[in-house]
Amino acid sequence: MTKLFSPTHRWPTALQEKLRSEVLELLVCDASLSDVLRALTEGIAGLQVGLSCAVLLLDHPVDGAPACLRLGASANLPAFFVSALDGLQVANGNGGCATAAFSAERVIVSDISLHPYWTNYRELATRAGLGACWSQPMLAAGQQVVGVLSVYHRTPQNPHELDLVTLAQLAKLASLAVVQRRAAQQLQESEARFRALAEHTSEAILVHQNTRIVYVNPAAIKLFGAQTAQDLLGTCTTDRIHPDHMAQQLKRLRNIISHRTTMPLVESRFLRLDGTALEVEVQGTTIVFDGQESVHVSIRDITKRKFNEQRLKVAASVFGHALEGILITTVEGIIVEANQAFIRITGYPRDELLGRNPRLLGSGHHDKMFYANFWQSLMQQGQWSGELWNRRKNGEVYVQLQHISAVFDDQGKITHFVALCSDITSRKAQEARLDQLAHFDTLTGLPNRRLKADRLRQAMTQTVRRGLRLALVYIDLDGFKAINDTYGHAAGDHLLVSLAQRMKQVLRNGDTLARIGGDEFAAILVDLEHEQESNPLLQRLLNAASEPVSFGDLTLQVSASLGVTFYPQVQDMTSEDLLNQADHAMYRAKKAGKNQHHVHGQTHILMM
Ligand SMILES: Nc1nc2c(ncn2[C@@H]2O[C@H](COP(=O)(O)OP(=O)(O)OP(=O)(O)O)[C@@H](O)[C@H]2O)c(=O)[nH]1
Repeated sequence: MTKLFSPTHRWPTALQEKLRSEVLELLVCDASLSDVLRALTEGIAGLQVGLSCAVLLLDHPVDGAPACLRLGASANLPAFFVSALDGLQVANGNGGCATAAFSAERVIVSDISLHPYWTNYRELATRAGLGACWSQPMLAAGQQVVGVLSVYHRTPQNPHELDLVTLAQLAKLASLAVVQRRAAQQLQESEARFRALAEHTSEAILVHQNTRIVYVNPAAIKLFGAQTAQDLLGTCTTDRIHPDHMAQQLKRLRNIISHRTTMPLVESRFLRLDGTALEVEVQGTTIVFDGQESVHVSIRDITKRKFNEQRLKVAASVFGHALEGILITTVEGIIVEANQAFIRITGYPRDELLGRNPRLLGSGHHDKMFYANFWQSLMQQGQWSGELWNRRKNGEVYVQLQHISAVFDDQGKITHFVALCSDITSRKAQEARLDQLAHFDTLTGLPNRRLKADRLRQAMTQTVRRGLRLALVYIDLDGFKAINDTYGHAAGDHLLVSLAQRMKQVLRNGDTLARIGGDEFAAILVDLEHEQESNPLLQRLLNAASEPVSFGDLTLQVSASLGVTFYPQVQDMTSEDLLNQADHAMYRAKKAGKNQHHVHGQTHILMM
């Protein structure tokens, strides 16, 4: 036993130096980890005759299984022994290597045949012809075990003190190789991940290094309107910044670089290659790219969003300031928005409109048929225009001119309706006033000459359709001028108004009395079975015209001469022809002594 612990030989220094420089050179040359470890184990095995070597790497299985050792490289060991080493579970006493990995301490087994750690592997060691095993843990920074370097001797023996130093140094070299290669691999993997992410993201990414662009992803190529990455690579990053935002962006870049920090997302304006402006959201952060400090810039195109925001602003301003009322409903007819003008027109505050149905404004003026047509037009043509009678909150009924348009979604389905409306109540009243002026006599309120002509034409058509007859009566007051001359114009006016009312009262519903000028009137007597049926009416007209009328203390009295003609006649007649005939007949009545009627075509004059 004693002789085992008195080693007499140590590994040659020259060989050790040669081995160290070989390994370092491999590391510098970026050789693979397995090549470096192979060179190391073979070099160690060559330090002394009968020496074998293995580097085992610590493995933490991802499935949570216990840590084990995996073969990194071996030299001068039989295959069956090597395969037994591979997968060795890290545990105290489970062979020298596993115990060194477990304890992070060197384990010297001078005699495998006697040592308790080798109980389970003794037979294996005997078959492999191994007598001693010295295991040195490979430690990374922070004393973390990354593997074990083991040397084996054919005969049992103790290490020389200096060999232990060498063993520790070589284990350090091995751990350096493992750590460095793993770091490089991790860097490669993370760079590959970054590239994959950058290549596939829809966000534009550029990498800025010393004022230049050194990387652009496909989204950035597209964003800047480039054909290929080459159009952008090597160009100045500032060429892509809009002059208005240059100061902002340069400040941010300086901050990122000098403070190695991330600048938060900010809205900015960049430039495409063709010089057009790009509204963007941009964020920058420091990264190491190709080994150099760089700035990673991610850019999102918000041109469309800004444009839409602008459009929304304009739309909101139009909505708010429009003189026309605007109402927006869902397709189900629920009010979702109403502008100030609509609120003003209806008198309903906004919160009393939202969520309600426009039915709330109904006046009852329109029938079911109206609304059926309204909805049919809206659903089939996507719009409806017309006049709508609604009721304000204060109960007042008003007319609004309304145009409703449907709003469609991308699938062509109606989602909303937008109604534009203007209160045309005063316009309607104005129209009515104009209509009154155009068609009615201002003094008596009777239809005027123009309206009489319309009514006569309508009555002529209806008379023919019904197979009946009508009488047109031309009425001219007798001696009216004298009233004016004697009692004044006001008395004449009063008489005209009074006689107009009386004559109207003696006619039937459906008959028309019109003032056709001065003291001249016309009556249209419709639906006569035969001409004689008009006689009582003519008499009533004569009576009405000749009744006295009081005007203050005065009593005014005139009479009337009536010219009558009938329709239809044998010849075709226009309304003007009829009026001429009636006028002519009236003239005959005047000539015959006034206060009587004369029928056109009759030769005798009836005295009343
Ligand atoms: N007060 C008043 N007089 C009117 C108005 N329009 C016309 N006149 C007058 O009515 C008179 C009608 O004239 P005439 O029909 O010739 O007079 P007349 O006395 O009825 O004559 P005969 O028909 O032959 O009986 C004229 O003096 C007009 O100035 C009106 O609106 N008011």
